[in-house]
Amino acid sequence: MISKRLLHLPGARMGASLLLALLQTIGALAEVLLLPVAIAAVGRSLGLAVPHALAWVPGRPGPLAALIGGLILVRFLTQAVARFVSARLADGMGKALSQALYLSVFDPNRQEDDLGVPAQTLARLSTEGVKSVVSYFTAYIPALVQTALMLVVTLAVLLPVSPLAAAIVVIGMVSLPLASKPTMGENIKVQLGQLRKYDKVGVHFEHALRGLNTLKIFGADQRQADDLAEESEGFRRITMGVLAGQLRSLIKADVVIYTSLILAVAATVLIGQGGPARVLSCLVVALAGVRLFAPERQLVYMMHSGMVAIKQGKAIDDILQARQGSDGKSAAPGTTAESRKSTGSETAPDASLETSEEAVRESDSESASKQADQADMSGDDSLGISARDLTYTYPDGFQALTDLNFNLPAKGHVGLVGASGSGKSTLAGLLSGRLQGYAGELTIGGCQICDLSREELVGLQTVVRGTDHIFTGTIRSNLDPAGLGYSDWELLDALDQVGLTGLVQSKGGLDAHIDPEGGNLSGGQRQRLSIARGLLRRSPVYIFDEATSAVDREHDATLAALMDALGKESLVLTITHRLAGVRNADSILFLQEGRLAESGGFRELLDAGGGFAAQWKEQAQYEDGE
Ligand SMILES: Nc1ncnc2c1ncn2[C@@H]1O[C@H](COP(=O)(O)OP(=O)(O)OP(=O)(O)O)[C@@H](O)[C@H]1O
Repeated sequence: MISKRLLHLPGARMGASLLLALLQTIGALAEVLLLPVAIAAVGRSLGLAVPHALAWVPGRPGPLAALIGGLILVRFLTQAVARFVSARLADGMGKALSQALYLSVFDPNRQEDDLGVPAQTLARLSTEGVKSVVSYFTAYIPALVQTALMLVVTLAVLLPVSPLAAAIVVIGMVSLPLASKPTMGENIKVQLGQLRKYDKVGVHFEHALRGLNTLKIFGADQRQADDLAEESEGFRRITMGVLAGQLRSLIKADVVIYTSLILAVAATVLIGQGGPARVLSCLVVALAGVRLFAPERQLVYMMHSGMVAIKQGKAIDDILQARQGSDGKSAAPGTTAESRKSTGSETAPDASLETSEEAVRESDSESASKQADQADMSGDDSLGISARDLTYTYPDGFQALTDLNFNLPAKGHVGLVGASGSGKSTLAGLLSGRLQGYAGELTIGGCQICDLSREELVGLQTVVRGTDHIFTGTIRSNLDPAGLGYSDWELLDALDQVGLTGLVQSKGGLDAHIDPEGGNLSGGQRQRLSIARGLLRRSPVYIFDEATSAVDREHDATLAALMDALGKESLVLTITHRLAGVRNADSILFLQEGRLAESGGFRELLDAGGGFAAQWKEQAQYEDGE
């Protein structure tokens, strides 16, 4: 009935809910008292004998008017204050919950790209879910508490009129939840099933829409439409089931309410005072009884939505808890150049590093073709990225990286290559913090990556992936999504570096419109825009993960040269299938089945005649000059 977990949600105010219940109860009491007052007044005006229990109602017009006015005023005031409290609570809680949910998604400390729940579910929770939880506090809990308080009100109002009637009404109130209990579980199950179906249809619809082109090409769109129509029909049916369940509960409640009232009136007729006074007593019992049952009837109606609110609230809490779990990283090193430098001086090369340096020094064309278990490309004392026995296993048990050892310098252009599935993106995912839970060591600036918060990693690195999102808006808003206010000169310079000057001119400037998903750009232009966006950040480390996969040959050469130049200021890690893109890189890591198979300069690896050379040979026929 009352979930402890929901009480801890952002913006939840149990005190305000209880205040609402109290105000509503006082208002209901005033409203109920108006009935005997009006009945006594009308009875007297008709010359009827008023029951003893209503003797307290003043007979003189002045005090009677004051009493009626006072009760109306109390009713009006409690209603007004309750509305104000409810609006404040709803507003504050709605904002706090939505904000917490959105923060949990866009939180810079979040380590995973994966939201953990489908986007559709998140959208539902942040809209209807929040509304439902808010009404749990503004309507459900107050109605629940008021229902309990109404037992006291019932006794206060009916006991003087007819103790037996009061007892019957109280028994009716207590037994009302029992009457709807047998079907309540089933109703709640149906309502939760409806929520699940709602999500399922939403997710299916979204996926079908995204894949519409493919579906059309393969002539599968009609089948999808039929499937969706069937699912929607299932959703409609279950929604009708929910409504039918609510109706059934209300009917059961009404049976209990009206049976109780009939019995209470009958008891008043049989046991109460005789004569016209008995008629007036019955009127009080019947009319007041209906009003006394009203909050509980309302509660029965809200019972299902209350249970759904609890479910939604727990789902929201799960998301928020997951976010808290990703917070609280240990204090990480500063991301400034100074702090990185000082960290570097503290980390003296250890035995394995020396071994790796030796291995590289001794590497000749033959050794490079052998398993390159360790690679040191740092070249100087300043530290870039290092891996020691780095192993990564995906949650499904697949070991994607095995015992990687390498040292990369603080500056330079490093190519990360290898066949499809060799582990390149997995390594990039570990470096960016997107993937967690590696074994061994993976350090940046001498600090374990797993000890750095997402915010710190974001401060150190710029990751550009070929599949990066292009926002609906303008060229400017895509280059500066955070609204940092780069000058036109800076934006144009970044665009020039990726060869997009012509595009900007032809579109009409930096404020030219960009369609959803970059629909009015070519695939290569979208990728070059993403790279320009990355260049503007000027971070110490850049990871380009297949960032130029859709770029044409002419621009590919320009971008390869750009990466080389960028390597003079930062550590640039280029992950690519196309080996020509790292032809001039300072060094190359060649992965094979999750292991570092070879490492060294481009020419060195070619001369070694190993896996890298074989892959190059395969690709060379498509590349100029080879
Ligand atoms: N989420 C995952 N769960 C389990 N295995 C995964 C997961 N993601 C990738 N893998 C597996 O890990 C291995 C390495 O994948 P990864 O994406 O790192 O390769 P890659 O070298 O980047 O490939 P490509 O060049 O095709 O992008 C592959 O065998 C892949 O099937």
